[in-house]
Amino acid sequence: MSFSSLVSDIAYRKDADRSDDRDDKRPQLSSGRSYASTAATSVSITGDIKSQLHGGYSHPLARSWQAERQLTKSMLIFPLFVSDQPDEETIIPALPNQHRRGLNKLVPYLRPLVEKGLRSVILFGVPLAPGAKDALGTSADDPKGPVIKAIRLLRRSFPDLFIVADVCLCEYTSHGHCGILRDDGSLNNALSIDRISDVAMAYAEAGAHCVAPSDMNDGRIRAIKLKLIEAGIAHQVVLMSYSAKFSGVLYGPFRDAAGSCPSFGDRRCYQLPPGGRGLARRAIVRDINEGADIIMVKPASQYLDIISDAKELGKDMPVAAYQVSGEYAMIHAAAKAGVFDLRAMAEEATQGILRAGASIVVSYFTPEFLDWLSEK
Ligand SMILES: NCc1[nH]cc(CCC(=O)O)c1CC(=O)O
Ligand SMILES: [Zn+2]
Ligand SMILES: [Zn+2]
Repeated sequence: MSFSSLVSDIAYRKDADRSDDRDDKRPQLSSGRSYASTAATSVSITGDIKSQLHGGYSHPLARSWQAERQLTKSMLIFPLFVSDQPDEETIIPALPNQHRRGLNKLVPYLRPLVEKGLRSVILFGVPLAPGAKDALGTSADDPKGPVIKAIRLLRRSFPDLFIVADVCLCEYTSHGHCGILRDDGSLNNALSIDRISDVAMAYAEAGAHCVAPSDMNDGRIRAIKLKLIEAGIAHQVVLMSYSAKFSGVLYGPFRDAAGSCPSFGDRRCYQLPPGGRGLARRAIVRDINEGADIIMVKPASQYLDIISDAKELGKDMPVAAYQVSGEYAMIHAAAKAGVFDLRAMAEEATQGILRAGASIVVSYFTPEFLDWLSEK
């Protein structure tokens, strides 16, 4: 490249860069030069056309076109912790801006969010009453328990809100594990899936649009689907499987919020090992074959390859990603420490999750996104 063509090339790029400041105009060409004359006189484009990429994303709208999927309000599912204390409204210290709420606080809190476009929530029950926990997680499907009452209340109060019920026993068992245990402390798979499918049925019959088992017991998707079919409601309930749910340290704030920390041991014998990509693929295929309607990957940002695998293996079904409590808390902590802007990071993380293949995002940032998406 000659010196003069180099200078001209740089001058042209400066012009293009300046267009960043203006949303709706083409690059300013009134400086005495036009693109045509620049190109004709000094920029060699022969054999080099495909190397010119900047033009394709010079405008903010063109930049947005580079993404296969843009976040919309309908992609978001907002997690809610529903306590059995009707008037409770307690901030969860490890989860900035998130509260544990009783039934009486739920509708007033959600009304403005629904007005802003909230489409879906996922419910987690938090039994705090003394004696509410036992070895079988009996209170999980208590008709007077917080989840079943919340499902009925929200269906009545917000007819267009899509209600997902997380299905697990760990919030309700005295030992804090996600199923029924043998004497040696390991999970009894057969008893666990029988119990968990009963709980899923109770939530579905109470009116949940979607049941989402997060326990990771083998065979729970089939067990739930069969009971839904038997009860004649399989055609009106979405079965979302936490198929690829990894063990690790990112659920800590959630366990504080839900009081579901195991009293002994950990969940590594049923949640997936963080390096287990092949195992995750097998779990995804297994759950698709057992009748899952939506595949979920959890956590999200540390497992983008798994989201991409899920989209490939389940290419004809929606893939959900759960940006979990630890991811959310980390973004808040880093923003507070001045590492980055909270909104910018929340948006970048979500773009990564969508780019990997998800079209549904479970996120504690949902209330903020409802505002941010309204501004655009
Ligand atoms: N099985 C319960 C459950 N459902 C969703 C989460 C985690 C959600 C989060 O961290 O935000 C957990 C916690 C766990 O498995 O320990
Ligand atoms: Zn659990
Ligand atoms: Zn174990």
